[in-house]
Amino acid sequence: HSVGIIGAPFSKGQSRDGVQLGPDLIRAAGLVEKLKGQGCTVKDYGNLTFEEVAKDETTGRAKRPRAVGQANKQLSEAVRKIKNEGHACVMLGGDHSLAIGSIHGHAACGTQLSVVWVDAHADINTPLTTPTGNIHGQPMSYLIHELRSKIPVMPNFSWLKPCIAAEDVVYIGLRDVDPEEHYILKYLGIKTFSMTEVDYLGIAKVMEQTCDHIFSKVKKPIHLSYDIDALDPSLAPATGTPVVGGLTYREGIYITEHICQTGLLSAVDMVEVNPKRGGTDNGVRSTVDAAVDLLLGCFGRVREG
Ligand SMILES: CN[C@](CCCC[B-](O)(O)O)(CCN1CCCCC1)C(=O)O
Ligand SMILES: [Mn+2]
Ligand SMILES: [Mn+2]
Ligand SMILES: [Mn+2]
Repeated sequence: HSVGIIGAPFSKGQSRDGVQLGPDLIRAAGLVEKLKGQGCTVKDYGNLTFEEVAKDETTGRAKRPRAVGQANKQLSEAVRKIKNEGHACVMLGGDHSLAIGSIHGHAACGTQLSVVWVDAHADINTPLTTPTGNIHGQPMSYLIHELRSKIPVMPNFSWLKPCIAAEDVVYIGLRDVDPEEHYILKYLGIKTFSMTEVDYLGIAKVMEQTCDHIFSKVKKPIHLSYDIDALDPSLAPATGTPVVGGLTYREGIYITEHICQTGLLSAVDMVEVNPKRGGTDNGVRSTVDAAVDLLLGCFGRVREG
């Protein structure tokens, strides 16, 4: 595996300070060395720097739109460059609004994508349905063709065009979905494996059916967008919106091992690690170590040795 890493120390898609510290915490836990140790070639493209945006008043009900739009434009360009240079792209967040730029930049290199979204949340509110205004709960609404008519004009978002089809999206880990999001998921017929399905089917069947779904037409590169809050808060408490009843460490890792063995993983986001949440140092350590292990699983680490 040839891996390009980009850090996006960004927090304006939500309201809690600390998530911008995620990229350097994950690096400090040895991500680059450990990827190299398992045979990957790694190029670290460093961290993006995001200019402060003055006077960023809410549009519709989306908060801090100018900052979010500008950051994601930068990220899209960076991800596109990393893909054009032939690497699998690892984007370290930062909050989940960054999936806007990451997926847009990944799609810019021409191919259709499959998106596997691992998260307690669907992140598919529109600027008009969002209950909080936080754009980390909205990224998918800007990216999916079928929702284009639901997105108002937003400052610093003119560069963004939807780039994925609803049928090419699979969700795993859902357990805190707003009513408006649920309506959108049903209306678009988007494939979802909530924690109920994870319990009912078991993670192996979930991954089998995930792959059946995304490969049902033509095999496309996979964009894996992994929100650390998909994991159970007992394992990953250092995150902005923890929700009980999440994935075990083993389930979380199984997802990455299975995606890796498809040979089609083309980009992965690892987002929402927030060291200012999670209470104890142990909680932060556990969260960061889980994030690293998930990324190692994406690029060839298997538990059998
Ligand atoms: C479920 N939707 C939320 C959370 C989004 C989490 C973003 B992610 O990137 O971490 O997944 C929360 C909305 N609820 C918060 C509690 C009160 C009811 C609304 C939102 O703000 O849209
Ligand atoms: Mn998310
Ligand atoms: Mn989430
Ligand atoms: Mn979160």
